[in-house]
Amino acid sequence: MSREILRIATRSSPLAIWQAEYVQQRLESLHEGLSVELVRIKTQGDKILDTPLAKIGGKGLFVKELEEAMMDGRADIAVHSMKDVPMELPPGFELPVICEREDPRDAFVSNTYESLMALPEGACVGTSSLRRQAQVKANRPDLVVKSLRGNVQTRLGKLDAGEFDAIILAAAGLKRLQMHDRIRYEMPPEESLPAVGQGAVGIECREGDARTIELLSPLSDKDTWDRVVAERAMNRRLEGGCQVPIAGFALLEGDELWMRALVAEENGGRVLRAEGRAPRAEGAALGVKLAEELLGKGADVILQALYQKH
Ligand SMILES: NCc1[nH]cc(CCC(=O)O)c1CC(=O)O
Repeated sequence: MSREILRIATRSSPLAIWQAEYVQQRLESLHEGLSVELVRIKTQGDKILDTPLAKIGGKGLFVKELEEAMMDGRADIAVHSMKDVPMELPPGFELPVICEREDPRDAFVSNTYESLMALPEGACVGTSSLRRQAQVKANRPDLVVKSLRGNVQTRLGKLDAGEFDAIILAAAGLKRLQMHDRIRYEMPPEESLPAVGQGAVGIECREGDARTIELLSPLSDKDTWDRVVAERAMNRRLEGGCQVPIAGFALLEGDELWMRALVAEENGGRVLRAEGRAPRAEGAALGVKLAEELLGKGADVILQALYQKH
């Protein structure tokens, strides 16, 4: 009997490979006789490292080339960090599964300083994300934020070379790559509200590919799904397509979702916040409601100004 084969399109960064191998191992242990192969793709987003992402087409860059591989049959699924998945998928694709979430928080990493608040006046913090930058500046207007791109190893290398006093990364990436020891502390959501979908891995496939969806379905985590649906509904309503200083973070308390959201000026001058609760089945409506509350507070003006600039 011939073995059934499923191919995973993945970016070639160590974190992307970790995520793809995680899905590969789970699928192979769940389905006897299934062989899962990795198809490594070097995306433009990984190749162009000297330009802020927002300027070269945003995070969609990481996803598009994996979709091309699925469309032309080189691969059957793509494994993504949910944080990098655009709010609208192109026609012909769906994202049926989100796996159990890793730590969603941002991590403060420094070889010298204990915390953001312990940094000396005028210290230099590295981050490529406008969301992190805005919250750093809101907490510490005196700090200098400098752009930092590249995969996790590259970013840590720049910190170690002395280019920054501290950097901020997703805790999930560091934990998955066995680099827990680099984390000085996990930043509480009050200090750095995480990005929509941060720490969660999603699996995309060709729309209506019933056999693939059947194979994937045991990997789905319902709690993570409900949280990320609420967060993404907020982002979609704000049309936070390209890289923008938007944060959205939902927690489950029993069967109730508690979600906090934020839109900020990139210099941290204004930080608009909204929060609310809803039954877990009504996460999408909660996300939209919080987005509209933020728009009512002036988020539309902040986002418009930003889109004109980038
Ligand atoms: N934007 C790149 C990216 N996409 C996902 C992660 C981390 C892992 C995750 O959020 O699941 C990272 C690195 C980072 O933000 O430090």
